[in-house]
Amino acid sequence: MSASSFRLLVKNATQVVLVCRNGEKYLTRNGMQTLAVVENGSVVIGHDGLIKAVGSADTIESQFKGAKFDNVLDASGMCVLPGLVDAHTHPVWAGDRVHEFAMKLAGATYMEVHEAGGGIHFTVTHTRSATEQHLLDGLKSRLERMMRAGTTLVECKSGYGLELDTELKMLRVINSARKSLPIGISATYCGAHAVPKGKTMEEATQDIVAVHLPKIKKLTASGDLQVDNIDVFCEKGVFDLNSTRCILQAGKDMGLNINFHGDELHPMNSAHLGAELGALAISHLEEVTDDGIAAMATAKTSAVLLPTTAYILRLSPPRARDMLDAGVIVALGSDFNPNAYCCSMPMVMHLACVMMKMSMPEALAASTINAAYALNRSHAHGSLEIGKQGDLVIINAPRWEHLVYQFGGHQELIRYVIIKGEIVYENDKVLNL
Ligand SMILES: N=CN[C@@H](CCC(=O)O)C(=O)O
Ligand SMILES: [Zn+2]
Repeated sequence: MSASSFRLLVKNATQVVLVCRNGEKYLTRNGMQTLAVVENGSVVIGHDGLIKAVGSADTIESQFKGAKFDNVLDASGMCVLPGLVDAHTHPVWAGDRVHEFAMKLAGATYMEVHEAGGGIHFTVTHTRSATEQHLLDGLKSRLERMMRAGTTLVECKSGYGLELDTELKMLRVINSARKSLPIGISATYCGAHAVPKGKTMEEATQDIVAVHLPKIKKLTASGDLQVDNIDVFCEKGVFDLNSTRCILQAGKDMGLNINFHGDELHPMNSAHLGAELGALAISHLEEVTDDGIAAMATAKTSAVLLPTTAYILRLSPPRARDMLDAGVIVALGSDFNPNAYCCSMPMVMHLACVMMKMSMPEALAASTINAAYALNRSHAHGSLEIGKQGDLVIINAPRWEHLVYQFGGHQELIRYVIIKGEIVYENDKVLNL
């Protein structure tokens, strides 16, 4: 080792949370209850940004004696966790919807706001008229905010255009952010987020399948765009099961991962459909049936649960415990969007524990390895194992659970966020407990 040099050594952390240690692509049931943790540990990240060693501080010290490191962080008294993965966000938009929060507090439901021309339609109007630069500036500041809250890989949807030009504008903006920010991005085409005004659901479906998707296929083949997933809002009054099937199948046929909104406000049989189509993920699932849960467990279709939605809309939260007990791969996402303005996965984990009765290890597994699985990235993200990307969150606390426990407190707790072994956020304002 003596001749070698490395990008980063993080040493002597009170705890290093690996999450898992045997190359698992996801965790379920008991596997989520006891996470792999090294007490008094260190991590080494190479110049390629990948983890070269992780384990006991003593072993790493002797193994790397004489090695050179560009950077050494002494994490005594601190905990190291994998970078958090946010499996569901809508971060590209213009227009302010703070007034709708007041309407909802006064009793309006999500669909009442939507049908009155607010909600997604309001954001569509503003996003269509916004410049690409304005959208990019907004996206970058939101992603930076997520990064400061510990997120190192995030799913980003289009879906506030609903017509080709604006959907492509949003996807280009996501692509630019991917090139200019260190945070990892999984891009989702969500042109079926609502039925655009002036079109029927059938016409919108036809437009997506015959016009949008072929254009996206062409732009991805030429390297002008990178799109990873396809999404549809499968909901009463939005896209029904048949239209959803038609759009998702067309996306799958061009190589996109299926990752869609289902069974949120009404039971739609979305879970069955997702299982049948081999979907990687279905989000929301507040209204999923027992059969739907069983179908998802068998198909290894992950459930991306979004506690912020139930919280802000005062819905019954998704039945996380039933899904976990049935062996569903449960992941978490912030659902950041103008309805649920939350950039913080630590807050999401806290809500998941209190509102959905998840344990803290379950919430962390759901925000790391399982969220990475939902994005088809768990080979490279979601745990601290040799060969995976060196993405870390270092908190100023002697036990990792403080990241979940101190709700609304991540600003004072997170000391460093590291992506590919580079410090992307450093906070010297952390407080002692
Ligand atoms: N449910 C559909 N889409 C978003 C909300 C989007 C919006 O209201 O702008 C969600 O996941 O919560
Ligand atoms: Zn959503």
